[in-house]
Amino acid sequence: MENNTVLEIKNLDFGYIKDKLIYKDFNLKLQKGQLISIVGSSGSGKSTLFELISGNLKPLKGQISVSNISSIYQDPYSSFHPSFRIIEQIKDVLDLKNLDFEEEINNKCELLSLEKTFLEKKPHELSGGQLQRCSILRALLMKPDLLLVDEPTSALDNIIAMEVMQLIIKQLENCAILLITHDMSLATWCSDDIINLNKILEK
Ligand SMILES: Nc1ncnc2c1ncn2[C@@H]1O[C@H](COP(=O)(O)OP(=O)(O)OP(=O)(O)O)[C@@H](O)[C@H]1O
Repeated sequence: MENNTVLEIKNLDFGYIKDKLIYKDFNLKLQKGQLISIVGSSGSGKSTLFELISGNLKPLKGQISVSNISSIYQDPYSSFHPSFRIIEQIKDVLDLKNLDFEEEINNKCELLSLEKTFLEKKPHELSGGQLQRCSILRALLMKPDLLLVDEPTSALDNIIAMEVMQLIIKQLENCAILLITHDMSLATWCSDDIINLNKILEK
């Protein structure tokens, strides 16, 4: 991949059933600093694309090249194990050989306006917005080149949703973002480009 390119999909064919392709000769290139939204009706293949990029599904044809990824999901409660404190689940993804990880957590908490005491709690002790900030914190500590973000605000009320989205967009200085959303006005507001999977399927 070229410098600054974090994702390149070339001539992708994929379908769960061979003669019913969801992706046919699909191409996508994403560079650091870019945000592309994936829109499309239910069942159009949005989550399938993330599974392909994450390597959980294999293309029938074509290539996917990708740098370091981390993901932020729709429902923050399903992103964390209910029985363990947030901090334990954050340390799981950290390189503990990095002696500055405490300082890094402090800096990122400040950036996300996240009280450090929240990290000592278990998921159900936090509100949806607070826990979504924790899942953003965990994703950022993994220092991704590409953030896969799946409907990050659908479980949140409007004001908190806007704040969470702004925090995610701030990360574009360091990475690229691929965003799944049903919200066309959000996609129009924040994206460099919008890929409408309904239109791809019509071809
Ligand atoms: N494991 C699977 N096996 C077979 N078919 C599947 C599988 N997972 C998804 N599909 C089918 O593939 C198509 C795309 O599904 P996908 O979950 O990617 O859509 P989506 O756009 O993310 O939908 P939603 O907005 O409802 O989350 C759908 O028709 C779905 O039924």
